[in-house]
Amino acid sequence: MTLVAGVDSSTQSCKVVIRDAETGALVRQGRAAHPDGTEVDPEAWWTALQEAIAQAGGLDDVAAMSVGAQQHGMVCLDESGAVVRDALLWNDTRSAGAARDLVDELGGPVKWAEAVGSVPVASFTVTKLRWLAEHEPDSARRTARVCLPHDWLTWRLGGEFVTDRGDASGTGYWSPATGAYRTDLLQAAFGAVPGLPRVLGPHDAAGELRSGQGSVRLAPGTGDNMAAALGVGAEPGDVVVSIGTSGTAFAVAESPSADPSGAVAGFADATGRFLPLVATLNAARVLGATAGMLGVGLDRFDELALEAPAGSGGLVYVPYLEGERTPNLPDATGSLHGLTLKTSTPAHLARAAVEGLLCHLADAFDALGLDPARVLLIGGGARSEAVRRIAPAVFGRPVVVPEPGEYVADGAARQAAWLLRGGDEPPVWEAGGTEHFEADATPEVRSRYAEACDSR
Ligand SMILES: Nc1ncnc2c1ncn2[C@@H]1O[C@H](COP(=O)(O)OP(=O)(O)O)[C@@H](O)[C@H]1O
Ligand SMILES: O=C(CO)[C@@H](O)[C@H](O)COP(=O)(O)O
Repeated sequence: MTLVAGVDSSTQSCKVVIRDAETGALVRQGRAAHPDGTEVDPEAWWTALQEAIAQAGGLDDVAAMSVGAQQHGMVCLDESGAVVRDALLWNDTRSAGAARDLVDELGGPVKWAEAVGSVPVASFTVTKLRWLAEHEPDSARRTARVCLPHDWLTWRLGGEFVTDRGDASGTGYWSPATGAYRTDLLQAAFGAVPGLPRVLGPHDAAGELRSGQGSVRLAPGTGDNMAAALGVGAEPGDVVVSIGTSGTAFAVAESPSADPSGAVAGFADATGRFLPLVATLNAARVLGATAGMLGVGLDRFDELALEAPAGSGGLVYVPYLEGERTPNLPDATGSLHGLTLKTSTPAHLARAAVEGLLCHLADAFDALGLDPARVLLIGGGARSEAVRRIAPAVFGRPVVVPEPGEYVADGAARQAAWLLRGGDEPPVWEAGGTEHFEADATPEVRSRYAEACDSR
């Protein structure tokens, strides 16, 4: 049996899956936690990766490997390849002012959407580089190369400084439409053009693992959402809603997009196509935070949420606990509306948190402007029974929940299998089971949520 390894180095943890390259069957897996915070020493990703690989039984019998990772994070390297400062992650909002300045300087959001398919907000790497140039000029001067989390891990593993279309499309200085870097935008934002990773095609080789762990070929890797699309087998006509640390709603598209409103990021995918995507800063952690407030575990939280009536008796929870990216409100905070004696119960609060999160994600879904054949719900938050059962009511349409799994790591593994097999399309792996959820639509929940957002 030929084995492939897929990695998901995401915000909160690192996961590794080892799969049969031919059938996709799961052979073994491992995981390790990442430190908290929105700036992280990349060495922590490396340590967690080694731990997750060891837990997955090592790579001695693995033929190829690929790294999927959180998008956008700014990793600056000096001339010797040492990290200049902690990486600023996608959910670090300190560069919100820099984003506004960059949009103005280029002549407005339309210009950015035309140039790189997206209007930069604080998540995008280009805004973090502007922040660095303005606030830490010494670090900026020492920056000889810049890359993203998956690029850095691939480089540490194999020594080649490379990236892929998917992750490059989240920098703000690479155009999915032309497939080329816009170094003019980088120069204007940062005042210099550091070395950038070479952009590989979807199944190009990215070298070989250089440690003494056998001969393992490296695939290009990609951003976590692009890997999830590959892992879950998303096709044109599907919308995937992922409830991880971030919330995302995305679709596979045949042509590039350019939304001047900034809601939809016009990313590239990991197959040579495109991945219009709406991202939120607040997602699964809203559930964990609310369970924490209530002093209960996630299972009890689900039970509580399902005890309260649809609409939570009028209690509305706006879940901007970490500021927000879509809508672009980096300094926003969460809020509760409609609190009465009757709604002051743990069950009402739990349900309001689930409904608030789902309304927020339904807004993201709507922004894509699609009427998909299937809505697939994935990510850690989709393991919540309350989320699965309430989602079709809030979305006003059935949802499909693939069996719980590590779809980002799976997508990376599939890319590694593609590298081995070659060809124009990724290998076909048998899809796992799915559960279908339906419920009566609750449009009044959406409208009360919209009113609460407007009155903030
Ligand atoms: N049963 C559950 N109910 C609610 N949230 C859950 C459940 N299981 C996992 N989570 C949450 O999902 C998140 C992790 O999801 P994941 O998709 O792995 O995120 P990421 O890839 O960003 O690390 C964590 O915040 C975790 O608390
Ligand atoms: O910024 C985005 C997408 O544009 C996020 O989706 C990050 O890629 C982080 O992903 P998770 O850790 O939530 O999976």
